[in-house]
Amino acid sequence: MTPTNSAEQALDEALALVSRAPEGGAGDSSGNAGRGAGGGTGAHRATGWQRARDTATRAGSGVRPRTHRVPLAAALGEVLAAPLDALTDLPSFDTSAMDGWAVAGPGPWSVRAGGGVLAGSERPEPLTDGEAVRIATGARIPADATAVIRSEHCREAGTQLFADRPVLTGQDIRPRGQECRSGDLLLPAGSLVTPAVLGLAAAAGYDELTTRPRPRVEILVLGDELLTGGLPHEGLVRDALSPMLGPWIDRLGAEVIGTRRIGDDPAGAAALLEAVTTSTADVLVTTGGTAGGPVDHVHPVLHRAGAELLVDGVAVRPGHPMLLARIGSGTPEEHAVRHVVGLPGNPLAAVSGLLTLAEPLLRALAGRRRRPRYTAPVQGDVPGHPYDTRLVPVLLSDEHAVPLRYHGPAMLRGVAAADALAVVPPKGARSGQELEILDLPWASGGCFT
Ligand SMILES: Nc1nc2c(c(=O)[nH]1)N[C@H]1C(S)=C(S)[C@@H](COP(=O)(O)OP(=O)(O)OC[C@H]3O[C@@H](n4cnc5c(N)ncnc54)[C@H](O)[C@@H]3O)O[C@H]1N2
Ligand code: MOO
Repeated sequence: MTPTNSAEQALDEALALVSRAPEGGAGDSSGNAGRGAGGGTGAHRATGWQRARDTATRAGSGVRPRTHRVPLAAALGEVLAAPLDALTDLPSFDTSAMDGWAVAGPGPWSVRAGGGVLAGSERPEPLTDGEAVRIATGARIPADATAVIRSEHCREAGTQLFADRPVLTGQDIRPRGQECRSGDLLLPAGSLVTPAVLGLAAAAGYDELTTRPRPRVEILVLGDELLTGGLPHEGLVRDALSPMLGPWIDRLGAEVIGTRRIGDDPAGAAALLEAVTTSTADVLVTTGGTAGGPVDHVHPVLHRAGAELLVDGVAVRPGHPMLLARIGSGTPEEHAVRHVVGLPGNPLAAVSGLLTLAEPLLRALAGRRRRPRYTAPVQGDVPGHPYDTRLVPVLLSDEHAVPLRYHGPAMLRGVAAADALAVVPPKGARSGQELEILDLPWASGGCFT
């Protein structure tokens, strides 16, 4: 089979998984698309793709935020839980903006004997009218100085200093408090701690910041057929999700506290039940076992755990059996509220679940704002699913989103080469049509983790 044929076959596989029109008619990418998830039984309706994302955001926003106080470096990528108020004036003293001379009054000036004023050196003696002292960028301005003259704009002759051009009062002096006064609001609570924020916080006198901790995530990889090393053989396949999900979820701004493998046997189901009921994580991400197969025990375990299914199947390809559940109410009598994101086992379907449910949930739990949506025109016609949204790996050029081959649900070859996934509405897109783009966290920048 040629590569093109095999890629097309994968598309057919994804599109053929719809057996009939959804109850209540065709859906769209922004709303109520519906079909039976979990094998097309029609037992319940899938949530529209955009609605599923909104539900995940609301689920995260509804959890009472925790806060902690951490050293600056540990705050990177977290969100400020308190406003960043200046602890000092900035600059905290009148500062020379240039290497040159601090002068008092009109020139020429008599040069002060001895060394100049350096950054960090002791408070300099006040200048008397007509006096000049050599000064470095960042050094304290002597009292009664009226200007700083850059070294390239003046010349020394004996003990006298002459300016080459007119000198304006206050030139090249950064006055104390120019950037902020002590107590000024520098950034509001809710701001993302970026490298620039760390720099500003340090300049403003902070050693620690009060932030919202990263949501804690435990990953549970289900499946007896998974190998941790070597070549696939005898019906066994390499576990592609354990190596991928930890670093990916890390890039989404969460703290991954562990990745565990869980078998398909009753002991595995018991281990899964124990994890969803007792884990210290804020979010459990499971992989596999979401569909209706004989050993797919995610649904039964969630039922046993008394979980509330917030999303149970999404009108998206690949990945439609994905789910989101909540355990616990977060009331003081109950244990803390915990969410479960059930990702389908097919690897690209798991990616789809990450972007559809895990990303908005973790973003909201971390208190991070959603990035503004953006679109790009797609290169070439893109086939659509009749009722469901499709997520298609794309490369971004200056002009276009270019769809990649090898985007079948079981394939990672396309997404591994991609910059982003394009959101293709039901029935497809024409060449040049603007499609929403979901950046992959490493391609977009902006992720300080
Ligand atoms: N009768 C139906 N069967 C299936 C339907 C359906 O609608 N009716 N949906 C299909 C879709 S779509 C998906 S996606 C999968 C979801 O299945 P599960 O979430 O239950 O996952 P598994 O059955 O455990 O595995 C599916 C597939 O993925 C491979 N897999 C699982 N984990 C990994 C891993 N860590 N690394 C690599 N590959 C993995 C697994 O071997 C299977 O090939 O259900 C369809 N079935
Ligand atoms: O085919 Mo399934 O859509 O989720 O991978």
